[in-house]
Amino acid sequence: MKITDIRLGMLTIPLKTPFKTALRTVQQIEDVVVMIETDTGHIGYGEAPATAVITGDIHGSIIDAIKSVLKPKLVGQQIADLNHIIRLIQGAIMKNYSAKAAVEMAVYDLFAQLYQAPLYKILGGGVPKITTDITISVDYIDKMVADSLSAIDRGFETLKVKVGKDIGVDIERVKAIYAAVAGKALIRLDANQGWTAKEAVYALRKLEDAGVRLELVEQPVKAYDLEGLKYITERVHTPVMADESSFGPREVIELIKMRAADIINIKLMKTGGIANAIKIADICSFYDMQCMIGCMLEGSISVAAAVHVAVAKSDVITKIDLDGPSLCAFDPVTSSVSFNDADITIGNAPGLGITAIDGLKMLS
Ligand SMILES: C[C@H](N)C(=O)N[C@@H](CCC(=O)O)C(=O)O
Ligand SMILES: [Mg+2]
Repeated sequence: MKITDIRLGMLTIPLKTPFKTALRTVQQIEDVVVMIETDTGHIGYGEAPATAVITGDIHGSIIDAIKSVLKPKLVGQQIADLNHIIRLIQGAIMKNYSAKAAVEMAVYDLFAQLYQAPLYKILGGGVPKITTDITISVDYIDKMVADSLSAIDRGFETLKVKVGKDIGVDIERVKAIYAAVAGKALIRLDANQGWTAKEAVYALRKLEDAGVRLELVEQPVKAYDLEGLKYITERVHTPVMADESSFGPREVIELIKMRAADIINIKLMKTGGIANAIKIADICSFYDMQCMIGCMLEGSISVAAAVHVAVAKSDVITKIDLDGPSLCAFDPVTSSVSFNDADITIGNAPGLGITAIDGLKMLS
C-alpha cells in the first residue's frame, strides 16, 4: 500500500451552543480534513482544528505545512513502513503540531486498514468503550447551573467547568454548580491559563474550605508558568493538571522532574499525533502519573483517533475529555466510532472506519 496523493478539505459544523473559555468564544467547528490516497484504493483520514490561541496553528498554516512540506515527503512511501513515515512527519518541520497530527492519524488509519483491524487493536487492544465528560462553557452563573443540569439530564456524569475569568465570580460559579449537582456529577475545572498562581491557591483553598470537592483543576496559570503550576500543586489538595503547559514528551518529562503537576492532559493537536501521545502515556505510566486524553474544539474524525488511543492506553489514560462531537449540532461524519453523548464505542471496521463525510468542501 503506497501513498499516491494527499488531498485536503474543509469541514464546518455548527455547535449546539457557543463554546466559551477564558481564551476564546467559538460558534462553530472549522477543521481541515486530510485524505491520504493509496495505490490500493484505501483512503486514510485525518483532521485538524486551528486552535491559534493554544497551538499557534491557523487554517492557512495547517494547509500550507501539509501541502508544501509534509505531502512531498510522504508521496511514494509504503504504509507498511509506519515508523519511518512517522519520523519523516515529525522531522519535516518544527512545531506545526496540528498539521502533523492530522497527517499522522491518517497514516495510522491506513496502517490499521493494511492489517484489517480497528486502530485500537493495532495500538495494543483494550475494551472499545469509554465515557467522556462534557464542557460547561464559562458564562453567567445561572446559565452555567442550567447547562450543568441539562448535561446531567443527557447522561453526563463528569462536568468540565470552564473558569479563569474574574476570580471572585469564578468561586461563586463553582459553588453554585456544586450545590446544584453534588452527588449527581463529578466536577473538574479548567481555567485555561486565566488565573495567577496566587489567585489559584486562593480560589481553590476557598472552595476546599467550603466543602466543594473537585476532581481536578486544569491549567490554572499561563502555559509558560511551570513554577506557578508547581506553586499551586504544592499548596492545594485538588489535583493539578497540566494542559497548555505540556505539548510533547519533553515538556512532560520536565513537569514530572519538577513535580509541577499531578496529571497530564494529552491532546493529539499538541503532541503532533498518535506516536507522541503514546510516548507520553508510556512515560506517565512509568512514573505512576495519570493522564487525561482531551481534544480541542474539533470534529469526530480526529476525536475518533483519540478514542482509539484512549482505549489502547486505558491503564494510564484514566480521564477522558473527548466531547468535541457532543458539542456539535450534528455529526456529518460516518465512522465506526459512535459518539452517543457520554458513551463512546468503537466498532469492528478496520482503521478509523470512516465511510462518509457530508458537506466536506474540497480544497484545490
Ligand atoms: C473541547 C474540550 N473539552 C476542551 O475544553 N478543550 C480545550 C480547549 C480547546 C479549544 O479552545 O478549542 C481545553 O482547554 O481543554
Ligand atoms: Mg484545558
